[in-house]
Amino acid sequence: RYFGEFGGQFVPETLIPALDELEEGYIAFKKDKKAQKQLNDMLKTYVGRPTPLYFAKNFSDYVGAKVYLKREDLAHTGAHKINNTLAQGFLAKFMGKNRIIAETGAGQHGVATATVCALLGLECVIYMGKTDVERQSINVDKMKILGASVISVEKSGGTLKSAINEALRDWVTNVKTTHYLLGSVVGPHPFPTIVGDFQSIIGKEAKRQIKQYENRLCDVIVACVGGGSNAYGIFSAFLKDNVELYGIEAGGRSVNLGDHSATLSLGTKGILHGALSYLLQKNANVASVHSISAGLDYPGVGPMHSYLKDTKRVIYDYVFDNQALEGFFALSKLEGIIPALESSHALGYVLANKEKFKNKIIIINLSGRGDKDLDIIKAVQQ
Ligand SMILES: CC/C=C(/N=C/c1c(COP(=O)(O)O)cnc(C)c1O)C(=O)O
Repeated sequence: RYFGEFGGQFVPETLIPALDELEEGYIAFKKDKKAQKQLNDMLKTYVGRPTPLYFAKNFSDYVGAKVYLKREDLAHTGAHKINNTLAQGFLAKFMGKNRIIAETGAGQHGVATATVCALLGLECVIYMGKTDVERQSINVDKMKILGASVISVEKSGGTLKSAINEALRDWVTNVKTTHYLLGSVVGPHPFPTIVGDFQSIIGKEAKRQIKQYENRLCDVIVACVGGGSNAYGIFSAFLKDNVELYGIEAGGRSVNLGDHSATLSLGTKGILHGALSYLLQKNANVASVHSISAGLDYPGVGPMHSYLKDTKRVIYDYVFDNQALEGFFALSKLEGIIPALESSHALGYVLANKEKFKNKIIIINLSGRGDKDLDIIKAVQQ
């Protein structure tokens, strides 16, 4: 329930029974051998796991380090989000829920949720900020093709925070029939624990793979941090090892409040969406934020990351929009892999710190592919 002082359930009383039901359902689901076998079989045959750990030779030569990419971009729907949505889809069915709601920013979580709802025959409603509906339109089209209804949210900035606000509002009203398929390690307990657990498959695979290829662990792991699910997923297998972990947030346009989403580097402790964590706020109001990437454009962060920051187990930093774009184009032109703008923040960080990482063995979590971002790229190229 807590990660040090962080986490908890700071929600209206009416949600507590639903959170208790979810925690009980999750514990039973984890113990159910048949359900776990079905999930593991589908992670293999439907999602395409294990995803490759790819030695990026050209990118490595350019950086001066030995860089492996954990290829979550090759998972079905093109990002790590499917790891969580498939498991939560099975969990929802296990709990007898037949209506799924979700929030989305980059649209990857929305597509991954709609995908699983199509597969499992569940009704699907996705809340998405108006700004994000416009800048990730390819994913809105996909969600509709997959049978989901997409509700555009105009209030309070029209990005991920607004989408989560509306999804939580829906859940309070429809909690009897509806499972809220939360897309990152944020929200009230047990969501961070559940999503973190479902994403931990990334780290388990990466650890086995790096030992297979190098006969040792890597020196460094770098992952981008929006809510923090892909980062926690890969970090989780290495927390007790002598491996440096870097979580990279969105520095946006500048370090001025409102220009970025670097919650862990520049925020303070606060409560958002039911959890105590670091938060970008101004006079106790949630601050507006910015990132070139919709998936990092969020003023909160998962509570376990706040704990990992305060205990100094993970180093959190940020790169600006232009540095993320450098990572985007470097991987595209050197390796023929077009990364998501979110993942590009991790790539940009390594490019911006060549001396720090010289001759190190590094795993970068390539959380998704960049098809969804082509309109944004075209706009910045003009
Ligand atoms: C749950 C809201 C976040 C979304 N995406 C976040 C995202 C992120 C950041 O989310 P986290 O891993 O949870 O920090 C990283 N990489 C890709 C490819 C992403 O799409 C979404 O709506 O698709």
